Amino acid sequence: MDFHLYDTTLRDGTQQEGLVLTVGNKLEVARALDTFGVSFIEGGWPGAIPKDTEFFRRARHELKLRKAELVAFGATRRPDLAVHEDPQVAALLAAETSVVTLVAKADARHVNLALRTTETENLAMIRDTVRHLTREGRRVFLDAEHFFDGYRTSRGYALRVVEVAAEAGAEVVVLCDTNGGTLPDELGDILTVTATTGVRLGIHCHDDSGCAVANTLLAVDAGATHVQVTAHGYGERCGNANLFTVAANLALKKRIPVVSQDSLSEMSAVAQTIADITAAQPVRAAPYVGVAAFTHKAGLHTSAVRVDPSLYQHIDPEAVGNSMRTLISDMAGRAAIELKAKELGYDVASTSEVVSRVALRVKDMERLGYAFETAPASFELLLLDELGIKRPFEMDSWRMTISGGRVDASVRLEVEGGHGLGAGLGFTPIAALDQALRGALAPSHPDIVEWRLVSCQCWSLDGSLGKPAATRAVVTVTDGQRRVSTVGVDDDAVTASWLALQDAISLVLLTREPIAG
Ligand SMILES: CC(=O)SCCNC(=O)CCNC(=O)[C@H](O)C(C)(C)COP(=O)(O)OP(=O)(O)OC[C@H]1O[C@@H](n2cnc3c(N)ncnc32)[C@H](O)[C@@H]1OP(=O)(O)O
Ligand SMILES: CC(=O)C(=O)O
Repeated sequence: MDFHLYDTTLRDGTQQEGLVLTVGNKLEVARALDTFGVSFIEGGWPGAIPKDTEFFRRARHELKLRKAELVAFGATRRPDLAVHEDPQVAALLAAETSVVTLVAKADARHVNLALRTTETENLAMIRDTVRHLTREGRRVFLDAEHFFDGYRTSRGYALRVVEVAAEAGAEVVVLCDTNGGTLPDELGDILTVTATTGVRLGIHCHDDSGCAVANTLLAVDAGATHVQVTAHGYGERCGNANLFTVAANLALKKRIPVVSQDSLSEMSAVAQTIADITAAQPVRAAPYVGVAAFTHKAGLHTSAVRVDPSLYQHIDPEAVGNSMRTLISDMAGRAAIELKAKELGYDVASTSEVVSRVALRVKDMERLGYAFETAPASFELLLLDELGIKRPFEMDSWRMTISGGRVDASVRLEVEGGHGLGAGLGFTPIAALDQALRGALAPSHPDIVEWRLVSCQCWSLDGSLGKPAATRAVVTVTDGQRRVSTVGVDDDAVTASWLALQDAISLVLLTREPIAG
């Protein structure tokens, strides 16, 4: 029996607060999901949401899926309405998908309070709708909404819903933990009993108790062969079981090949593509695909990872298209300095004195308020300083005046073979100083006038009694090719930003050409 990796990003995922997709966005997400290799893509609820009706209309012409089947989602017929008269059931057929997923109540309390009908009529709604759609040639999956809550309060009725759906022709009955409150031990027990019905079971978990992925995996252990998930775990309230976590756990840990090895090795890129389309900030610490998933900060960890990455990593990051990173901070020891230097292209393994000095300087500077992990280029500059690489300029003097909301700045530098003078005018001190500095360097580096100050962010640090708080500034600069971020600290916010800016420009100048030696 083929295992179903069923994605509902475009339906349940879009129930997440703040996730608003255009039809074009939905088509793009569908393409990315298909490239990744999911078995089914639930596209939305045609007939209920005009955008989704439009999505299925456009999908017919614009979506050429390689592997996945597109699925239309909707509810069973309304109570006391003949199935062929229900316009929403008609809209499901009009979507022209080969598969339809129906949502139906599996909890008697919901039948009474939310549907306001009888338990018998609810079973008839399920039976009629499944039969109607299968007679029209559709494969039908049935989402048994609130199955676990229903099982707790009225086990016989919840199981009856499963049986009636299967008898009517539903290919899979998907047990839904709609409120997301079920814990793994209970879910496992309930699934084991439900599996005795002999019906093909699926699982659909929400993350309200933080167990959506664990519950999904447990359901698979108990016999479910269809898992419903969403990219990045998007979904209403706390979200759904995360597609990427579930797919990697099934493929790498449980050896169920839900996607190919090649697809898995593209997974981090697919996750980024989908995050770019939805414009929802990806979670840095997301398992497998997060930027931080294989990032090491503590010195002891980095030292072990240098010997063998598997000592502090549960898998090889390349298996999911991710990579290992090292962070520099006051928690770094010599191993971290060496590893980070290597990441940046410097082999300092044979210069242990340099490594020790850098490690000590980092710890000391972090005590003063520097934060190297937010500004990797400051670390690189520190490394170059300790390797004896001369900076491209030294600051002789600088001046700044503010009048009428405008800032005038001038700088005088020592550069190789003489002095550099520059003046700048801006609405902020850092903008004026940036212009003045680049003006002073322009005679020896003509393209510097094209560089851009991307951002300057300041944080107020703890003040001690009677002393105002110092400022940490992180400045990002680009020369059009790459962006570098550096950090500066001073009692005065302008000086902190200005020190960071000088470092950023120095580093770009120093590293544009390979550094001799
Ligand atoms: C657990 C899930 O995530 S299921 C998916 C939920 N997704 C959505 O609700 C998004 C799309 N929904 C919609 O656009 C609208 O709610 C519609 C078009 C479906 C219905 O809109 P309206 O007719 O205005 O009804 P309204 O939203 O106020 O209430 C839902 C109705 O559906 C009924 N209903 C709820 N579940 C079911 C079901 N499984 N089968 C049939 N009817 C149902 C409710 O009893 C209620 O009926 P009522 O109008 O007689 O009170
Ligand atoms: C069907 C569905 O989305 C749920 O029960 O959570």
